[in-house]
This record gives sequence, C-alpha cells and structure tokens, in this order.
Amino acid sequence: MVHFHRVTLEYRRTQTKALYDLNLEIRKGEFVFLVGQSGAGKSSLLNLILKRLEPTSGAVYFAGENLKALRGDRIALHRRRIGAVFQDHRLLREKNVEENLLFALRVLGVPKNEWETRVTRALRQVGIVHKKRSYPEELSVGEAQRVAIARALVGEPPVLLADEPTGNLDPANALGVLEIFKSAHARGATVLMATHSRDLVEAYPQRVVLLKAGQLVRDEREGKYSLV
Ligand SMILES: Nc1ncnc2c1ncn2[C@@H]1O[C@H](COP(=O)(O)OP(=O)(O)OP(=O)(O)O)[C@@H](O)[C@H]1O
Repeated sequence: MVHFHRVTLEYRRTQTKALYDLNLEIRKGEFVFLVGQSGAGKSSLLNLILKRLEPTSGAVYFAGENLKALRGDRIALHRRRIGAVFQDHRLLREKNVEENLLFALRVLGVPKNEWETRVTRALRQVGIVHKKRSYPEELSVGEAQRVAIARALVGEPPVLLADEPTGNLDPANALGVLEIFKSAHARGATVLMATHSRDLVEAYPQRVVLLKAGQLVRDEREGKYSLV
C-alpha cells in the first residue's frame, strides 16, 4: 500500500537530513506504530506519504504508484484516499463541528444522501455527537482532536495517518482514541500512527517501526513496547 524505497529527505534551508536511505513497506490492512525520539523523522515520513514533501532521493509509492509522477488535480485526488490526523488539526474556525465534517464530505464528492448518516456515524465513533453544534474555539483540546479524527474517518478512506493523535489527551481518552483507530483497522483500513506513548503500543500489539536519526533501526511485528 505504501512503499518507501531508499528515501532520503533533506530540508534544504537548514541542510537537515530528516530521513536517510529509508526502506519501508506497509501492506494493505496493516496497523503500524511509528516510534522514535523527537526529531527522529516520524512527521517527515508521514508528510512524504501525503506528498506535502518530496524526497531528495529515492521514491515513495502509494498503491503501486510513484508519488513523484503526480501533478495538479491528481495530488488532490491522492490526498482524498488518506485520512490524516495531525496535531495542528486545522478545523475550520468559522464552521461548527457538523459543518466541518460536511465540508470534508463535499470536498470528497460523497453523494449528499449519505452525508447525514456518515456524519452521525463518525461523531458517534469519537463520542462527540453532543458537540455537533459547537465551534472549534468552544471545544477542549481533546474534543477538538476527536473532531479532527472524526473528520479523517468520515470519508472512510483506505489509509489513515496519525501524528501523535493522543498527544494532548489524558490516558483514558488516549485509549479511547486508540479504540477508534482499532475499529477502522478492523474494518480494513491501513493505519500508520506516530506516537511517543508506550501505553498505546502496549494496548494494541501490532507492528512497531522504530526510527532513529532518520533511519529505520528496528521493525518488530509483535508490538514490542520497549522500543518506544
Ligand atoms: N520544515 C523543516 N525545516 C527544517 N528542518 C526540519 C523541518 N521539519 C523538521 N525538520 C527537522 O527534521 C528532523 C526530523 O523532524 P520530524 O518532525 O520529522 O521528527 P519527529 O520524529 O516527527 O519529531 P517529534 O516526535 O518531535 O514530532 C528534525 O531534525 C527536525 O528538526
């Protein structure tokens, strides 16, 4: 589903090598925790999959297609296959929770007759139906994070990327968020989640990929939380 072939990423201005000669293959339907110290390259890796960044050398393939070849509208179409949850969740401030999700469905081109069911289902999954008329600034950090997850889920994309989705949450809420991703995984989604949380990795023993200074140093199939 996602394949990194000898990927090096250097941020030109600062000449920082964020990733170095990285090879990684993630199969359809896998759940992968991406772990490693701050600055190890986790966010950079996720941004390459979204084609927000281009590799300096090497190639990133998505569903067999080299992302380098994508231009214009095809980049937008590519991103619609991915539900992304980043720390800066970028909810639209002038729209309430429900409208934020409806906006995502409109962009995705989902037929109107499905909108209501999809929104209700996604908000239910994250336990936030009661806040559907609230505006982003009226939400707690954790609530806003859950809305961002609902927005990523509402289009039912085949791939979910999450960068520290539980970073601002207390342990109970963090495990709640993990449950949401577990359900998406059970429904067949491929999930790649960057995290610093041992608790999460321990709670859901799956593949764990450890990055260190931009290199893949361990790849464990059985969720060894000691890697975190
Ligand atoms: N826009 C940028 N310009 C220059 N250097 C950057 C940029 N973004 C990240 N870096 C550098 O690239 C390296 C990898 O950063 P990245 O954000 O991918 O790490 P991370 O593992 O996600 O860290 P964290 O756990 O703190 O989010 C770091 O050395 C960082 O300072």
